[in-house]
Amino acid sequence: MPAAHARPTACLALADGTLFYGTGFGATGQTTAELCFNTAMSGYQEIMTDPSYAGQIVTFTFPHIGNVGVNPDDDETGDPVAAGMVVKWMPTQSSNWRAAQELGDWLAARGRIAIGGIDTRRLTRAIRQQGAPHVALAHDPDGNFDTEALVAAARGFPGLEGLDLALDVTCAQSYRWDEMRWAWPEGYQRQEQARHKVVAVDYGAKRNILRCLASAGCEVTVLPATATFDDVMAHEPDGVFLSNGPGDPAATGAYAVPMIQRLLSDTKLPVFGICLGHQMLALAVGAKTIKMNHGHHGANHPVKDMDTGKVEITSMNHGFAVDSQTLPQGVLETHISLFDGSNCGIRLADRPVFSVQHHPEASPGPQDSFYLFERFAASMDAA
Ligand SMILES: NC(=O)CC[C@H](N)C(=O)O
Repeated sequence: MPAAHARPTACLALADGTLFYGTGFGATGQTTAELCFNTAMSGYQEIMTDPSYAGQIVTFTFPHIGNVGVNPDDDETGDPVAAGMVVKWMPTQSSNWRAAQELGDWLAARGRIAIGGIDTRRLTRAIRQQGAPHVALAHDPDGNFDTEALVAAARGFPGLEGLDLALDVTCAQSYRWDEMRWAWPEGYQRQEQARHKVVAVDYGAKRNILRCLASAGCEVTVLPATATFDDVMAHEPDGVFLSNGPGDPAATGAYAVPMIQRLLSDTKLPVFGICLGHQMLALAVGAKTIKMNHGHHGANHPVKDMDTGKVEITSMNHGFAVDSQTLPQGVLETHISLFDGSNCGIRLADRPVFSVQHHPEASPGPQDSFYLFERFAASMDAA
């Protein structure tokens, strides 16, 4: 940590004019985004590379971030996708056998700005009170900040509502995914042989979701977010997976929903969706999505399975939610958040079409919800 009198080298400006000064690391420059907080105690590399964080700066409420460095294996996609990071303590020298690089160098090489040494508890309270604020984050080693311009930049950020970001993070063209999950949750059988052809529509897919599908016995073909019904059917899938992804589901739904509606009306294929994929399925059956106040971002969120009454501890990352009041007849609410009662899962009453808001692939996080991958595979076995 710099001495108390050291000149700050980073400044975070909230749209309401609140300023937080700290020490910059990672890239220099300035960025604007929506600000959220994540309560996970580990997995900062997976969080920063989760494509669903596009357009957002992540405040880590856990104070020790960066102390295990970064490594080539834990990326959820090729580059950091979150716009920046906010931490309490400046990262110390990393200490871990897997570390290949320091967090700050990794962020700098990828053009991502970070600020450390600020009161993240005060900031988190502001996020809860204001609802995910629009912010500008600047890092200047000389410590020169035009704070009025920064606040104006924060105010100028248009926000995530109405924004389709899936097109920014989806794959450019289709590809086969073959890699298996490394560690397999206890009590589950890894399927070495692929039994089912699955098309995964990539709205910003995390790699570990694709690994989980492959390890559950799926031969996975990944298609870009704009894939049409005919594109999907050309692969003669046994089931279709709808991935997680960034931005406002209503905006992405403009092109994703018609494809899913055709799947539902013209086929009997099993469909499984996670997070943005869950929201896409909900929109396709006629429900609506809403912007949450500060969303759910963490690795210890309790979710209740309405069928069994069992509570799962889950990994979460979403700022929008399916409005359960708008679920039509024939669509069952299968999971709810025990934090706020918001919808966390749906299923069609009469066929194996289902989706969840949380992240059964964990990464980082608990593995309680892993059974959903097996359920998807079993529904293709039964079809
Ligand atoms: N992780 C996700 O897929 C997030 C979905 C959506 N972008 C949201 O914020 O709610």
